[in-house]
Amino acid sequence: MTDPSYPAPGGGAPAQQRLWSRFLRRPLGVTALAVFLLIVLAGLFAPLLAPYDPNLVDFSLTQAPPSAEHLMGGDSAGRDIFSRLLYGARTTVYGAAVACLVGVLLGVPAGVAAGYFGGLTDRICSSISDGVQSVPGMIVLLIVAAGTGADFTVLMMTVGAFMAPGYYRISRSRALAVRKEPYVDAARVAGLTHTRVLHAHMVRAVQAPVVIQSALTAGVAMGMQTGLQFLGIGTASTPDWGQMMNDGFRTMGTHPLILLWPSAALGLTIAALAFMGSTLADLISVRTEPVSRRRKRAVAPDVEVVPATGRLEHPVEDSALRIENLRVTYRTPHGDKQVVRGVCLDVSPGEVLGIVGESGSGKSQTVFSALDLLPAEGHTSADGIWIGGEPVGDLPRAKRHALLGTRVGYVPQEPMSNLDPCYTIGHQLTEPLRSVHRLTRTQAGERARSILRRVGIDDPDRVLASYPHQVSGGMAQRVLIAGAVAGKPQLLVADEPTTALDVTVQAEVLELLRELQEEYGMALVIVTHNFGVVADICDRVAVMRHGRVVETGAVEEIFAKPADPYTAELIRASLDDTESRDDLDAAWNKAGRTVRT
Ligand SMILES: Nc1ncnc2c1ncn2[C@@H]1O[C@H](COP(=O)(O)OP(=O)(O)OP(=O)(O)O)[C@@H](O)[C@H]1O
Repeated sequence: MTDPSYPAPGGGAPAQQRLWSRFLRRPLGVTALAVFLLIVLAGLFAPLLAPYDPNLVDFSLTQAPPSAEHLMGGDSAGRDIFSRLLYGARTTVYGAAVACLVGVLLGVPAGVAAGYFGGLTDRICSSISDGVQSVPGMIVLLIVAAGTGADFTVLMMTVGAFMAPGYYRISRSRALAVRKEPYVDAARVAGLTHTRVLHAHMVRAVQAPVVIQSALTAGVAMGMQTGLQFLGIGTASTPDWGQMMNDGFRTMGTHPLILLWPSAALGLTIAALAFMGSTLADLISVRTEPVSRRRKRAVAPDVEVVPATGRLEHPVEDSALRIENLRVTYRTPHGDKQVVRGVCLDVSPGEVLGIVGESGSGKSQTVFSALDLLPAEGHTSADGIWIGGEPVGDLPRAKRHALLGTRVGYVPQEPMSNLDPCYTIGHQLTEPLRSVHRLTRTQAGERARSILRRVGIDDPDRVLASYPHQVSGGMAQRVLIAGAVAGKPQLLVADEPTTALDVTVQAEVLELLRELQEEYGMALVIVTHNFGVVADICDRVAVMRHGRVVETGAVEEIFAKPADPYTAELIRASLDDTESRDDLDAAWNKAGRTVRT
């Protein structure tokens, strides 16, 4: 599910436009933005705007009050304060920009990698980030100043390095949230490499939080650089607000205006940045997750050995998918929980296998294991998993994903959350065709158009140019089916493909899946809780409950003579559309089993 506090990760073009127009309706945000832009422009155009050379000394101007010629008067050395203030804005904005840039370059890639890959990467990056935070920044800055002859750019780069943990935390938190989005899983099943997924989904997701963080970081960096300049660390020939404040501080008893001007300029700039940042944060409600200082190492749970259940019908070499004695275990606060308990099943090319069972029976966990989509806390073990006759269980991840991308298509349960709101449907359909199947842009566009027509979309160009929110749920599911079969996979896995759809659309989608399966000669595995769906399109069925296969067989045989009372009850409940748990439990117990909860 998308983080409810953060509607569209990163925002697509329309989301960004909406955000921009909402920002423009916030008077405080608009005023802050206008003030900040004025200060930036004043700094940029200081050579044009400043009436005097900022370093020109005119002794008659020493500590002079404001006048028509010298709007803010003169400082203790007889220089024009207004001109120095304009040049000082330049230095301040430049320094803040350097610090933000370094912070972004160090913090964002590390945060995104830590959130996306997790595990060791996360532990290493988080330890470095924690380490940087514990270093006393001011002492390091003084050492750097002494070592570099107070080089301003190097000093601001050092400030940026100390700001990097802020960027790290926020990027990691967004990447963690987006990593759980179904469309990221879908992209991985489509065979996109980590680099592509990171580029396509993660970078966009962190854009808005990074902008907000930059507004806040720039303010802090300005405060730090002014502090350094106030202490006399910096270049005397370049006017800056810190030097000006130092000058004013020494004479504030007699000439308070000399201190007031640079202090007001700094205060105004930092306030403008803070209000801009808080208005943006308000609009998109960014919340960061604290990075735990001591993350617990994920320990693989003990896998309980259970007898295998289910029946294998085909030799390995004739199967499109074969799963032998699969166990999936989660480590929970209440102990290890085995949610798939020794499942065996297979499907051959051209065959449709239904995996049916009530909610929580382990159907999705079974197919997720085959697709390598289990969350990090899920631990899989099996005697073997084969795709197209090739063992995949022990393959390195990259190879396994490459295989999945070319041989397997996946149709998920929730069409809308499996499409990235940031990109047009055209982009999402053509991206795997180009990067995995090596089609050119034109070929990928042509293929996307023809496959959309094939799945019953009459105006493919309009749909290709649309964002997910601009199409209906049924249309989105057709798009996902099109994407899943566009690469002509040998195996199509559909996880409750009709559950989220209107009843009128459900039959059409099932019909479409059956047609495509026959046309391409694919094996189809369809996960469902509904025996009606099984009756409609499956050849064979595996009935599951409590993580085990209760019964496997040809659909007609199971409908005609279910061997297990639980199957009989599930068929009755499904076809009557009344899934009563009591009846199902009674049927389960009748077979001499105990009810597991
Ligand atoms: N991350 C997790 N941590 C612990 N248990 C989990 C996790 N994900 C799933 N489970 C448990 O695994 C069991 C099987 O879930 P699964 O999603 O496979 O069910 P399902 O048969 O597909 O049903 P549904 O159609 O409701 O998804 C459930 O009891 C579920 O609570």
